[in-house]
Amino acid sequence: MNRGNDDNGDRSGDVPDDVTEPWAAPTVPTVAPDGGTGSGPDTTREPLNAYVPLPGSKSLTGRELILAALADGPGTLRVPLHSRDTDLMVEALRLLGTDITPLAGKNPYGPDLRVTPAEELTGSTSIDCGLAGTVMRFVPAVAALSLGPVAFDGDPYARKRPMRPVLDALRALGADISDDGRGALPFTVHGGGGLRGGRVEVDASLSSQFVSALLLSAPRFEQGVHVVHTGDRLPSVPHIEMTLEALRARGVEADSPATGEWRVAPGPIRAREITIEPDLSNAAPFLAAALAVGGTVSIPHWPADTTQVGDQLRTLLPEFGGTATLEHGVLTVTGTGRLRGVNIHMPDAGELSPTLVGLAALAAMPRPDGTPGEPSTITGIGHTRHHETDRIAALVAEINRLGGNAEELPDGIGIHPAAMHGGLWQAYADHRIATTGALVGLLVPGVEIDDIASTSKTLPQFPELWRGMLPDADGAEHDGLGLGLDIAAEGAAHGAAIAGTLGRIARGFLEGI
Ligand SMILES: O=C(O)C1=C[C@@H](OP(=O)(O)O)[C@@H](O)[C@H](O)C1
Ligand SMILES: C=C(OP(=O)(O)O)C(=O)O
Repeated sequence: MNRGNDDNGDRSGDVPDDVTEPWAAPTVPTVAPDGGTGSGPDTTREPLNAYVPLPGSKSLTGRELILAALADGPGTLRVPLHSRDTDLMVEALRLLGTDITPLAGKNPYGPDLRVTPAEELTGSTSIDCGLAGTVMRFVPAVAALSLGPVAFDGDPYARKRPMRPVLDALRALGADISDDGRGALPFTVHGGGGLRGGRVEVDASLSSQFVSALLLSAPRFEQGVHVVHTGDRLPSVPHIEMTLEALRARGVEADSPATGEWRVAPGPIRAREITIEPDLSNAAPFLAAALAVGGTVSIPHWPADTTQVGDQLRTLLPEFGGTATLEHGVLTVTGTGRLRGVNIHMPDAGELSPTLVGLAALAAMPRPDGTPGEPSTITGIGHTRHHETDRIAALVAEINRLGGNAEELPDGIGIHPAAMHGGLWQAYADHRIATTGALVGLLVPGVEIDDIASTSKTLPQFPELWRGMLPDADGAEHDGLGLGLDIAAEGAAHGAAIAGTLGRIARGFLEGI
């Protein structure tokens, strides 16, 4: 894994030093009528027929952990996500005095969590943010409510992610923070046992998380908060709506009185038991696979009503061809393997963009009949340059390394018709760049991902789930998870063939809810 790299911006093509084994992305074999093989997106392949139960949402788990830690009594998170980001969030809140206890349950992806708030939040500790935006942006406001210094740091690349707007806003609300003028990790929040709160301006054009950070802890500020965004654009707005909704569901007065303004009243945060929805953004590469290969991929427990931006996949994916149908809580995407080029502007859903860029690169490949592929542009994603890596630079570099023709636009990526070939795909420690490489590898033989373990940030089971989604040529069962659950008939009941590991997960997952 390259989580320890000083700078994950190396796009030279060399394998970083501390990477052990590149991961060979599985390719779905072609079944050309003449027995030959082709590599274009139109080549006939054995269609997918997969049923993929996914673990909980990173964004919901992170928010609910914080709200539970600040609540007026003990509460429970059912089927929360267990991944690097959420483990870091749990650990951060524990270090501030919260009791978080695993509960035995049937969730195959990990225990439920009982959260008992601290009588008084304690400081005098050090918090590791890893590469998690949610931890580095959301926890400092909680630390400001504690007593004592709380030092924050993270992965080397985490130090490059922007923090200044949220640190300055917290200062304006009364927090004492020392960062030696860096406006980035590492910094120390000198908790004074509370915050004044009130009206504050913040430029959130680089990340919506600056706003969510101020809103989440605000019921515990003396005056609550009134946040006014001053920038000329605002990405990932649905994530701010998710924050408001999570607050309201706990009895907090939280609203948006005008565009770019949000208010949270001071008052108790009600303790509750909450079932976390599956991570719809993590569904993106799996659902996209149905379009690229052909066939169907279904995700169970898709909520009818949700604040997750991943729900936009239902309209975004069909732009490449194919359909998306939500019936009885199961989202099914069906494709033919014939991909169309797209022009998509998606400032709200930047975290979905790597998958869509991957699909666009496949749509740009020449067809087996010799006709050229189709061009695409994906824009409105300039802020993704500040995600786990500079996603625009990374995606362009990796597509081009494999022979594709992608270009950086000021606010997105343009993809021109070109064939792609196998080779190393660098993940830059970014889970979504890694899964995009896996998507490309479905059709392009010989793609190797340098750091598939980076998917542990939000989906540690990615490699097993991915293999389990694919037609299993030798009939062998994949058994990467060791969950010890019975082989399921669940997928069969849904009419989908599911491999062994997925079957076990499906059964445990459905029984566990
Ligand atoms: O609040 C959240 O949980 C998130 C907000 C978004 O961040 P940006 O506004 O920085 O895009 C999103 O991309 C990220 O994956 C999660
Ligand atoms: C941008 C992302 O993460 P983070 O919460 O670290 O910002 C992401 O998961 O796509």
